[in-house]
Amino acid sequence: MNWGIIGTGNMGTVILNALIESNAVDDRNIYVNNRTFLKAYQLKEDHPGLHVLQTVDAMAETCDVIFLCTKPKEIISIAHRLNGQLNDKQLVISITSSISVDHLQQLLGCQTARMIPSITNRVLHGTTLLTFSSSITEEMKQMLTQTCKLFSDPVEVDEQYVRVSSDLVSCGPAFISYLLQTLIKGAQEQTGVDEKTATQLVETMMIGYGKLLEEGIYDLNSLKEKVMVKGGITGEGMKALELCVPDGFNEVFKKTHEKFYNEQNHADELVNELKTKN
Ligand SMILES: NC(=O)c1ccc[n+]([C@@H]2O[C@H](COP(=O)([O-])OP(=O)(O)OC[C@H]3O[C@@H](n4cnc5c(N)ncnc54)[C@H](OP(=O)(O)O)[C@@H]3O)[C@@H](O)[C@H]2O)c1
Repeated sequence: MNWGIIGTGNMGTVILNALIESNAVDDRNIYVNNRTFLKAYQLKEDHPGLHVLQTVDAMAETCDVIFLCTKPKEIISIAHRLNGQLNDKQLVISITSSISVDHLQQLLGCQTARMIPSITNRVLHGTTLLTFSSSITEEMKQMLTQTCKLFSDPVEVDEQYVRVSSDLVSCGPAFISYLLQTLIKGAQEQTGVDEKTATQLVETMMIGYGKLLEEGIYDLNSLKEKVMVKGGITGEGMKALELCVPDGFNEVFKKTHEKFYNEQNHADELVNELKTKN
């Protein structure tokens, strides 16, 4: 089976590395295409067996499964370009929340799915969020799910909860990084501790924190309770956090959903425009 990745930016490269490093796919069975050809070609330094194709048309001719790893607007124009070149044995996968399987289905005559990755898949951990269209065969669905299992924890997600799930799985690492950087900045401002030391302490704490969860020694709540001994110092810090963090996160989900609905409307308009042109 030949696997294709169109768009070798952040996420295209994460998926490429996840497929190869989990031994899900041999690099000789992977074909990549990118707007800036050289960027795709440079991936051969790490994966010499990889094939780089010049056009998306060549990708359609060669690949059984194609991940569309560009920004939403380009996903639609590429899907439109691929229309008519794919058959019902091939699978095209969108990796972005605002391009639904329904959008792809309206543009393409092949099987379609959505797989939202997370940067954590780079180390063969974290979740992938899956949604399948009615056009996908049971065999293809199983094949994609089993492949995702080799580098992540695949979860099938309802359309209704796609955005919030992406916020947690895909945006989550960025949100956590911001919170930790704010923790470091607060420590610096209040005590004068130097940034390098504080960063090192926080990063090491996070690695241990992940392991505690991974090994099932604590869950989020029991871990918090264990550290926050009654009448202790952590509890005092927690009172300050409780004053500002909950409102902040309510605002986060309002903002991500606002942007999501705008992008979805824009995708609807683009798809309808392309359909009426045909
Ligand atoms: N970042 C995340 O953590 C994350 C998580 C889940 C999902 N996503 C989704 O993943 C998608 C990609 O995000 P990203 O962060 O990987 O973006 P990115 O780093 O900007 O990568 C996009 C890539 O697509 C290429 N491209 C653009 N138009 C193309 C075309 N017509 N044909 C071939 N290649 C083309 C770009 O080529 P150039 O080299 O010429 O710019 C670039 O390498 C987005 O839709 C995003 O919503 C992102």
